[in-house]
Amino acid sequence: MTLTLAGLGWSAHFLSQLDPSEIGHLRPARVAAVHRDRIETLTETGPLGLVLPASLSTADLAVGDWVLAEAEVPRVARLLDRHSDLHRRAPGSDATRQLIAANLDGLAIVSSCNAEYSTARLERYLALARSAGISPVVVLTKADLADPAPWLDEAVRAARDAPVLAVDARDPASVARLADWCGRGHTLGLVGSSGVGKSTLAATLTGQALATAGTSELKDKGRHTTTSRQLVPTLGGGWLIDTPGMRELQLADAAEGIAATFDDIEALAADCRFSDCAHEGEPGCAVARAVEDGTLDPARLNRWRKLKREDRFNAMSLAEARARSRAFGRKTRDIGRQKEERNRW
Ligand SMILES: Nc1nc2c(ncn2[C@@H]2O[C@H](COP(=O)(O)OP(=O)(O)OP(=O)(O)O)[C@@H](O)[C@H]2O)c(=O)[nH]1
Ligand SMILES: [Zn+2]
Repeated sequence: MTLTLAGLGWSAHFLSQLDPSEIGHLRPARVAAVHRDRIETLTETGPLGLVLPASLSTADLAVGDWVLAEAEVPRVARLLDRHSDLHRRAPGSDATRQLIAANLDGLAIVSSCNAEYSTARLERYLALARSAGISPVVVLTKADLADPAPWLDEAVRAARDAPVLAVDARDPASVARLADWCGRGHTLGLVGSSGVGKSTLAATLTGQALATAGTSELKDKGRHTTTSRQLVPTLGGGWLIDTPGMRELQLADAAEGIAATFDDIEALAADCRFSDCAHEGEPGCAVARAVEDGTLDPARLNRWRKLKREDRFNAMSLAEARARSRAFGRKTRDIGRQKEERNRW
């Protein structure tokens, strides 16, 4: 495989960050896998393993990132600014954001034409993509198993300006409609619930059976694994990012994306009499009026509220969460003392 910088996803955005003194001396490399103490990259001349300088930790980097590598020693000189970055709420009870992938151009939100489909989940992923500055495309798989029309209707309504495709993920001719999102130099990510067909879609797009690093390590147990590269070339000359954390994501700090995904409700809210209207029965509420006259589906309004609540909750920093729980502890202690005092009488 011959690689070019443009073919790897290099663009003016990255070139403009180079200092003239760095050209010729440092070489651009795209991160294909992040390990505990080193990274694997792809360069114009092929794969290149790099160690990190003391100023960078592997948590600062994600698959898809561009770095400048020193030519002499195989080491990262510096990380280039991203044009998009995908975060998720870290698993567990803390509320920290975790970088999942960098410099994605598109995010395929995968769902299937069956009971798995959920408009609420679709909206959550649309908000996530839009907050990250990544163009979403909705892919409804298993269109060969049922008439996709009802799912298409629902998804098109929720997608706003994002395209919606119904496909048979196993069929290259059907999946070819996704070609624009992973053509030369373009990088696509896949998200969706388990079993919707992400691996199938990835295999059709790349021409190779693809698994997340975790599962490929399991499958390859006993054999010597050479690589766990997560930036995978597509047949169309683009790239697919498939990392373990990528497949199912929780919102974190996605307020902008939620506003873009529910722009109809946001526009209504701007017409409410009170600028801080909570749309909970206040007089002059344009949102309530739209529900009453049938132009706004109350279920959509509820999904918007729920997503905003979830995002607010997830965006709460660990420190804030701790502070709140300390304050809550104080309050319950106070109530306990008051009760004790009352009981003394
Ligand atoms: N008929 C049909 N079957 C499909 C289609 N897409 C996926 N499948 C099947 O659905 C099953 C699940 O597909 P996977 O690709 O493993 O789903 P996944 O999203 O990767 O699931 P996880 O690995 O658990 O995240 C497999 O048996 C696929 O062959 C499709 O478009 N049509
Ligand atoms: Zn209102």
